[in-house]
Amino acid sequence: MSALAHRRFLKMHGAGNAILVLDLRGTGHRVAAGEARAIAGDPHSRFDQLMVVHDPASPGTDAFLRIYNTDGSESGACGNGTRCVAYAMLDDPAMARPAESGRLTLETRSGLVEVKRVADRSFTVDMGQPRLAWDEIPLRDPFPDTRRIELQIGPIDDPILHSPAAVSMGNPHAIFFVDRDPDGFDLARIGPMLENHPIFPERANISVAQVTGREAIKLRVWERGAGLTLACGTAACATVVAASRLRMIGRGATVSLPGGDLAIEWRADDHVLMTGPVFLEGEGTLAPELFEPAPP
Ligand SMILES: N[C@@H](CCC[C@H](N)C(=O)O)C(=O)O
Repeated sequence: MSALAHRRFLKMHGAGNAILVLDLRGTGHRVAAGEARAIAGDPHSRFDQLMVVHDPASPGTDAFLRIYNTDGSESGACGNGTRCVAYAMLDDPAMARPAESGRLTLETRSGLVEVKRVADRSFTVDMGQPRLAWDEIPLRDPFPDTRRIELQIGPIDDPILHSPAAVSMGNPHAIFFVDRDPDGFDLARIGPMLENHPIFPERANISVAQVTGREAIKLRVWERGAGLTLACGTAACATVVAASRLRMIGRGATVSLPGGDLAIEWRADDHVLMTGPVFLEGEGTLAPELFEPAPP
């Protein structure tokens, strides 16, 4: 039986983004893509992202995180999930460690993120620096300016969406700015086509954004490997960076997603800060039958 059977998880959400937190410190076990898919497929442990907490890999860090989408793929970043992990590591009695400072340094395969508690159930994450060069996002073609890349969907002379900005926040994002309500776009239909467009060699998270004020953006996101979600923290960060580069806003905005609001600031030192809530819905244990070999 897998080392995961009967393992305890926390069921949380960050602004509606469904997150499972699984503590595998001290086990040496690494979740396989098929295991992640099985966990996501069980209604009892359904998630948008599975955040697996591992022993630290670098000195000075508190944990190494592996981040799984529902299709079993891994991401280098997840803003909402990172806040949930911080809550779990600071407050959950079974996971908690004595960190009076309310601060954590977490490592993912994309780098380090610093998390700071700002209220009982609210955290600010320093998501690091955006990557803006075409080969860092990555894009297939060498676009010298990633504020608007050549990509459109729909009829050639009357596209539904066109010319997105491209940004990496440790994971790839394309943001289509529109001048009407993002709810009016059929993202469930368009999203998969754009996510898998050959211009994105590692696929991409797809956002439709409307700037509604000098410091306000309405956003909907089709997530790579997870589909439509109620919120995506890295998409909110990428959108503020893109809108700022296009002079649509200043350096910060409240980003309103279907599941709630996130406050984003692109600091003068190039770091992007994301502040938002966490919610603990409950806990569970992974069902052993998810990991048993299928009968012959
Ligand atoms: N929901 C997340 C982003 C999750 C990862 C994404 N689907 C990817 O594969 O890049 C967030 O809050 O940032």
